[in-house]
Amino acid sequence: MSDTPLLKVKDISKFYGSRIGCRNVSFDLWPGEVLAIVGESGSGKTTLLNCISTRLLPTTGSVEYHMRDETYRELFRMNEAERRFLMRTDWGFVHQNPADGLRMTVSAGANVGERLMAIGNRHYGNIRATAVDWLERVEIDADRIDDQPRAFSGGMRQRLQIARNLVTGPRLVFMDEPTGGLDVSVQARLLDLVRGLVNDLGLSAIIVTHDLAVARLLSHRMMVMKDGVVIEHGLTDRVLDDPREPYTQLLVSSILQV
Ligand SMILES: Nc1ncnc2c1ncn2[C@@H]1O[C@H](COP(=O)(O)OP(=O)(O)OP(=O)(O)O)[C@@H](O)[C@H]1O
Repeated sequence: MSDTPLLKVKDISKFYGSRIGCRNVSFDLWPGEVLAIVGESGSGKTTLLNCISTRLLPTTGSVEYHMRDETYRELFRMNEAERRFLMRTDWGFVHQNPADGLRMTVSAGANVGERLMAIGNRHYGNIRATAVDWLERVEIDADRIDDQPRAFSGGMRQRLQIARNLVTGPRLVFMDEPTGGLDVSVQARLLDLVRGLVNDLGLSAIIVTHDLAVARLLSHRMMVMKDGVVIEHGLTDRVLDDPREPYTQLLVSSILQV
């Protein structure tokens, strides 16, 4: 891993009126690192993810991003066009519900190909060949390329959403409960696939999950949230094998007893 953080998150807070979404969250994310944000429903995971990925404006705090030209930019000081460009070229966002991240009424090939066109690719033959390659990488048969995602199973849709996000070679991917709502066997296959791709591509990722098994399998580091605050933060194996906070101990033991 490099000695320059990809992302420097400082004191992010988000209030919805008087209600706390998340409060005073700070951390660095390193190139090639996968960070899991865990906690029960309502603990502030999605609020934090949406703030960091600039989908939501935090009440206070800053996020600095290490650009490809080696400079740091504060994300909330960028204009809308710059942020959109970053999202298209350097970032991916995998939604829990594939319908939020796909265009359901255009073909699988177009779902992958249009991201390439958005970054300036114009050669139809190359775009189609890259789309076929990516469908195969996410274990979708190439002969489904002209089918629309609404004809796909939940697991296939999620794999297509991942292909659409990764085809442009992002450096950072945000994932919000990427395996939520899928059958256990489908989840296991998807997790294997995500783990392989993240490793192969050397991606950095921030993954929100309420499932500690997902955090264990995918992440190097994890943050445990409760009532909008990060109450424990450390290497994933350390946090899960030797949780320091009583609340984390409770979370871990409740999983073990299942
Ligand atoms: N748009 C909103 N308006 C008002 N309060 C909100 C809004 N979005 C979230 N909240 C509140 O902020 C807190 C954190 O919610 P958030 O959705 O971030 O938690 P979460 O851990 O992602 O939960 P879940 O796993 O259920 O999605 C909760 O108290 C929630 O009610």
